[in-house]
Amino acid sequence: MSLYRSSIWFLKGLSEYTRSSFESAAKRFVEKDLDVSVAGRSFMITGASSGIGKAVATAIAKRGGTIHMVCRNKDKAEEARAEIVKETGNKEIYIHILDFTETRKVWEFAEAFKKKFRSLNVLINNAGSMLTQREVNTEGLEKNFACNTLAPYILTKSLVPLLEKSGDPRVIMVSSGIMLVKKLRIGDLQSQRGRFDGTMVYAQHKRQLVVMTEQLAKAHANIHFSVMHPGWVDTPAAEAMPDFYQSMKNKLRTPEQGADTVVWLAVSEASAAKPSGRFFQDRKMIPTHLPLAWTHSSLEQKERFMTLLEELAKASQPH
Ligand SMILES: NC(=O)c1ccc[n+]([C@@H]2O[C@H](COP(=O)([O-])OP(=O)(O)OC[C@H]3O[C@@H](n4cnc5c(N)ncnc54)[C@H](O)[C@@H]3O)[C@@H](O)[C@H]2O)c1
Repeated sequence: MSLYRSSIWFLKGLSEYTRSSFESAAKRFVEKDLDVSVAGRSFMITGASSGIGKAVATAIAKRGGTIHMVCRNKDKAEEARAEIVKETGNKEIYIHILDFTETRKVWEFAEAFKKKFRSLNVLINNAGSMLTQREVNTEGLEKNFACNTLAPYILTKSLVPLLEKSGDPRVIMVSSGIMLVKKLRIGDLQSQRGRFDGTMVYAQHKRQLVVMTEQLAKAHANIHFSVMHPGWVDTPAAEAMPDFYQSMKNKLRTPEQGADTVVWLAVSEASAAKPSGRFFQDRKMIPTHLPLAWTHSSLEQKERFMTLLEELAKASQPH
């Protein structure tokens, strides 16, 4: 079954995730959707110093938004900020330094942010990690899980009250099409069993983001949630997979093309009119399962997953 899923998924990727597929999808985009000013609105973007996150920050800064870049590396963040300011002329760009594998610090950051800033209109959980060796953090959590799944959960849950009191609040999760090869698996959230395969662990986390988004949308009806796949994009994350990068590098999307649907979800009126909790690719809602792939989970499993996340989040919450 997993060979079937992987083969179908790769063929799907060749026809839907490349630069040429973006260019053909873009023919149906409504240009004026992004012809908006977001002056006065604030956007938190994680992993904003490179790749898709930086392209998102630039596109939103161009439209006048206040940007909170949440980044791990101070030097890279400052360099990226300077480039964004130079390109857009927007100086309302703030840097926050945070490593998402440090679970307790994610709480501390979010709680401090809530006290300092009076509003946050849009949260974009973009940062993602694919460590190829299993490592654990001080809470005993596998580090990819801490960064890819638990950090977006904690950040979102902690910032819900701030989002709810801000106008037209939205949360966007950057997942990946590779999640289509995985069924939600809740019995081994820390990837302790069997051989550790970083790519498949990452794919599982991206599935978890899709389920989390769907469930958070139900729990918080005042906030508009979306989750998306950016396509195959030429970024440091893609370069970190040398075989994939070598064979695909001429077909990859630019970071701006990868960022397009995130920006559309973050700023357009058209996206806010779509139902909350859905999965998007190239500005379109798409199914979260491959045909005949047996990746569906029961509602009970999904709710159990959310309970487990809540327990893990609580266990690392500072008192
Ligand atoms: N590039 C692709 O083809 C592709 C495809 C599907 C999904 N994605 C997703 O897009 C998102 C952005 O990735 P990208 O392709 O722009 O690559 P990237 O490497 O440029 O961006 C990833 C960002 O996450 C940050 N990050 C990673 N670990 C972190 C940690 N522990 N703490 C804080 N920040 C951390 C990095 O510093 C970086 O800024 C990721 O979630 C990735 O999974 C990318």
